[in-house]
Amino acid sequence: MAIPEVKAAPAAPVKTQKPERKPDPCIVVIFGASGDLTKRKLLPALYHLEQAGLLPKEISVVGVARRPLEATFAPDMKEGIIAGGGVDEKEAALAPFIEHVQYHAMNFDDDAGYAGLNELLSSIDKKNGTKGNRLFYLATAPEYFADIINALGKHEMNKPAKDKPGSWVRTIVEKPFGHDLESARKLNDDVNKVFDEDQVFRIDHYLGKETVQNILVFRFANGIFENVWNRNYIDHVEITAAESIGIEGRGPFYETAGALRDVVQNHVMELLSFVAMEPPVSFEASAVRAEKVKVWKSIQPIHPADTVRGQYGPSTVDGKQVVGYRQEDRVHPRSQTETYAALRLEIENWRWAGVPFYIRAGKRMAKRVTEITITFKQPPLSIFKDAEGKGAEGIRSNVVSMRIQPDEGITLRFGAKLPGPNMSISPVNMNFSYAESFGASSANGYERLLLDAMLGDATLFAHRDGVEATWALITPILEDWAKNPIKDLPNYPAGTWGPPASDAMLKADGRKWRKL
Ligand SMILES: NC(=O)C1=CN([C@@H]2O[C@H](COP(=O)(O)OP(=O)(O)OC[C@H]3O[C@@H](n4cnc5c(N)ncnc54)[C@H](OP(=O)(O)O)[C@@H]3O)[C@@H](O)[C@H]2O)C=CC1
Ligand SMILES: O=C1O[C@H](COP(=O)(O)O)[C@@H](O)[C@H](O)[C@H]1O
Repeated sequence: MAIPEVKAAPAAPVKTQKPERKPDPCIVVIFGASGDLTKRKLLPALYHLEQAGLLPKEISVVGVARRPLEATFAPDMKEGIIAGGGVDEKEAALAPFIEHVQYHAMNFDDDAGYAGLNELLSSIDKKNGTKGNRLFYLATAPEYFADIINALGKHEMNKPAKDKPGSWVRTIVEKPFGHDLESARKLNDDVNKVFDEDQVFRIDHYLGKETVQNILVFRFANGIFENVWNRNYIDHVEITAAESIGIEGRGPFYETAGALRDVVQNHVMELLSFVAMEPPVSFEASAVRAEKVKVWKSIQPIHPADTVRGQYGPSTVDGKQVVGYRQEDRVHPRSQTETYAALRLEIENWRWAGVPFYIRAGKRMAKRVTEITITFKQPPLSIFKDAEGKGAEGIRSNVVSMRIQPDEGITLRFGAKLPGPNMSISPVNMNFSYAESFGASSANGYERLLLDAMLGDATLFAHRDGVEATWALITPILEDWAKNPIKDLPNYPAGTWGPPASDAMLKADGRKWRKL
């Protein structure tokens, strides 16, 4: 039986927001400009920002990559914006944005290439009035991060030019930031030898998603939820980051990553910190980051028995044959890389002691859904024992589910009296839908974060302490898994909810994953 639903609607007319200030004139330099991320996410994001009137008139984008492209890589970019931005080709009025974009072909290890890039940037400053402000975006494979940073330092592109007082230089570094704790520390050291910490913006695009930021608004801008947001009222928390897609041709990358490195160490840990953190003293970068780090440092070392890994095998999904992970392009036929990871963890602080957090992330799962579920404790005593309808599973537990994507929104489930002469109870949902309340949004997370970086606001970016704290949690699991290969891979068919061991982990605690 479908659960009846009550809708939440905006209590006041919704006004379109404009940020309080526009970024300074600047040049955005994207290393890795011919890559997948630039095409599908970064250029569409910049295009949308310009369309929304959020960029300064004097903006330039310089794409840097190895392959020779036309001086203006317009066709590629147009295709990317249309595919990634969901715009109709006819409507895609790419001018004037496209005129702001140039391409500089070079190899990342080519010293002369950086000298040429520096000259190009100076000439753009003169022509376009970009005033020496630079945002370097490292959208390349992580093995190049340190080399590019060092080269920028060597060519003195890491600091504002002396003849441009008041100008700024910043760098955005893509994920994965390191491969384990040791490499993350080394990369942090390398980056901080060249750039001061306040110039560094370590990006996690989940923090740019409206629904992720809304977790903090839900908790800290409302008076009623925070009072029950603790061990006295909450039974357990689930975080699911399920993708229906596979590895999308990224075999060489994914073979060195796996689900734990690819999404758990970063996206899922960020979600967890927003759900669990104490109220920061303000919404300023240092205050928010400090509270996040406290959460990660309070997590007890995760025991191998509280971890599950999986790998998808071939299957038929929606009538289509889907290959298993080991049959994907450039994947080892006996690969041990996990495409699914589930963990059970506890946060040992006064708020959360004794509350289990169950997290799972995977590729080729039954559907694409990222959701946080807070299940509250049942009332200590039920005076309506005979009235709870049969099959109304979990009716006595209130549940708050935060849908990060898709169908973004928040649902509160509670029990209501069924109309009629008997005292019968049924679960109902009170639902807030972003799209219904505020209309569709084209934002993919990158828009907000690119804008923030141009504005110099680091609140939604990771700090070196945070990156190291999450790697400190994940690295022992990776080491344990590397030492103990498993024999029964693949252990879940594509298009399902992961390996049976994941259900068993919750069953051992008398719980089950919420049906999504
Ligand atoms: N793709 C995605 O959805 C996401 C990606 N990321 C991260 O973004 C980063 C980039 O990923 P993605 O775009 O997928 O990677 P791609 O492999 O698609 O792109 C890599 C880019 O780097 C360039 N490049 C590689 N080697 C050199 C070199 N020696 N000299 C100059 N240019 C070089 C390539 O240029 P050329 O081809 O011309 O050689 C290409 O432009 C990674 O860190 C990834 O983890 C993060 C989140 C999502
Ligand atoms: O960083 C990554 O994230 C994507 C998932 O991002 P989403 O915004 O589509 O949820 C994931 O597919 C990719 O493997 C990973 O590198």
